[in-house]
Order: sequence, then structure tokens, then C-alpha cells
Amino acid sequence: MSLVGKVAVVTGAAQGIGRGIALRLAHDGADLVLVDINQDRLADVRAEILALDRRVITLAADISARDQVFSMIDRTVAQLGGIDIMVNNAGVAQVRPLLDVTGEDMNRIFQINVNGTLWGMQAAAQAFRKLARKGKIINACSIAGHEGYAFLGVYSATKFAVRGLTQAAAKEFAPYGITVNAYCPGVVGTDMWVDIDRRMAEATGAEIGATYRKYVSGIALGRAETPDDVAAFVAWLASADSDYMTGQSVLIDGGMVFR
Ligand SMILES: NC(=O)C1=CN([C@@H]2O[C@H](COP(=O)(O)OP(=O)(O)OC[C@H]3O[C@@H](n4cnc5c(N)ncnc54)[C@H](O)[C@@H]3O)[C@@H](O)[C@H]2O)C=CC1
Ligand SMILES: CC(=O)C(C)=O
Repeated sequence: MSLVGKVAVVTGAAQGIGRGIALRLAHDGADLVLVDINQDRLADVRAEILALDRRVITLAADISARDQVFSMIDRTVAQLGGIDIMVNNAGVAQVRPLLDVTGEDMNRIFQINVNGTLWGMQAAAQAFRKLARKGKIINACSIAGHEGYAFLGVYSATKFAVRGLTQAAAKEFAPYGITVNAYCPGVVGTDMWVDIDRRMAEATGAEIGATYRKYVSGIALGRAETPDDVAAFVAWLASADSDYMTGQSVLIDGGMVFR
């Protein structure tokens, strides 16, 4: 219950890792702002958080649109009285042989994964400073932010960029008491991996499920990651226990990448 009295914003909260993070932060006492481009499934997550007796609002936003991100933060402060934790979770994967990558491919995934993370950091930091609150910014990185993966090259590049932005923002925002860190999951059983596996099968001729099984077989702890595994670490990053950590993109992958 370390987050009682705190307001947390989670993007990409309608499903997968974002839903897991939102539910865990609510369990730990935070009030929640659930943000997603897909409104259909946000209502279910909202109901789960209301059942935890927490305040919760849902906001539609495309994180690649800077004005929508800043408007979302303004509405957060107006409706819940402030913001303490910003989780820039929303993101998309892209399976493509590098030889086939187009400018449109690059622009789309960078606008969401990189620009969207930067807009979220900008808007949150601006709000923290206006409210004179220390604040915590927590970004979604990946093992692909530490190692480039075949057929996931541009996606990997976006996550390397998130790691760099996390380090730079940590240095720039430290004077205001704002910490900036990132979580780097491995293979988490969400819709994103269903899509990756399907597209890998199309690109390589492998059977459906083969890519997912190959990646999971390389995990030292012997099982795929769950959204709750990720959320447990993000809950620590959101708590005061992480106040002396900043600029770090931390691998929590069950033992895949060893840095
Ligand atoms: N699933 C995995 O194995 C891993 C995922 N990650 C990262 O974790 C984050 C969450 O991944 P998952 O939950 O697996 O993905 P997911 O695809 O299951 O869910 C992503 C959510 O983000 C939303 N979203 C997508 N684009 C958006 C936009 N432009 N604006 C607002 N919302 C948007 C989607 O509607 C969806 O609800 C992503 O940043 C991903 O790169 C990192 C490492 C591993
Ligand atoms: C989706 C993702 O980040 C990986 C490498 O699984």
C-alpha cells in the first residue's frame, strides 16, 4: 500500500502489460488514469480498479500525437488533482526484414514508440514542475533495447532510443527531483507476442507458435513472462523505495540478456 495518495497515469492500459501495471499500482494504493487509443477494453480495466476502491478515469489518446498527450495530462490534473507517476507503456512491435523496411515503416513505429515516450516524459515533467512534485517517469523498454533482434530490427532501434532518452531525461530532470527509469521485459505472453509470432511465421515460413517457443526455450527460468512479473518491478519503480535510482533501463526477462 506504498502508493496511497498518489496519482498514476498508465498508457496502453487497455490490455497486456499496461493493464497489469495499472491493476498492481491500484492494488498498492494509487489512483489511476487509464490511457489508450483503444477505448473498447478500457472499461473492463476501469471496473476492476473501481472494485479495488480506487479513483480511476479513462482517457482516449494516441500517444504519437503530442497535443493529445499534453491534453491528457491536463485532464489528469484537473480531474484527480495532480500526477505523481507517469508510465509510458504504450507501444507497438513491427516484424520486418531490414531489407524490406520502408520510410513509412520507420515513421510509424518511431512516432509511437519513441515520439510517444518523449511526449509523455515532456508532459509529465512539465506537470511535476508546475505542481512542485518530485514525480516518477517510468518507460517501457525491452530486451530489444539492449540487443537487436532479427526481423525486429526497427522495433529494437526504437527501444534503444527509449533507453537513450531515459538516460538523457534522468540527467536533465534530476535537479527537479524527478527520476526517470525504464523496464526491459523479455517475452511476455500478450497480444503483442501473438502478433509477433504470426508475422514471424509469415516472414520465415515457420509454423505458428514456433518462434514463441524458440524464444521461451532460451529463458533461463524456463517460462514466459507474465504482465504481473513486469508490474511487480514497475510497482517498485513507482514507490519511494526507488528514489535513489534514475536513468536505468533494467532487464527483467527471466534470464535472457545478461548485461
Ligand atoms: N509483450 C512483450 O513481450 C514485450 C513488450 N514490451 C513493451 O511493453 C509495452 C506493452 O506491450 P504489450 O502489453 O505486450 O502490448 P499490447 O499490444 O498487448 O498492448 C499495447 C497497448 O497499447 C495500446 N496502444 C498502441 N498504440 C498506441 C498509441 N499510439 N496510443 C495509445 N495507446 C496505444 C494498444 O491499444 C494496447 O492496448 C510496449 O511498449 C512493448 O514494446 C517490451 C518487452 C516485451
Ligand atoms: C516484444 C518484445 O520486446 C520482445 C523482444 O519480445
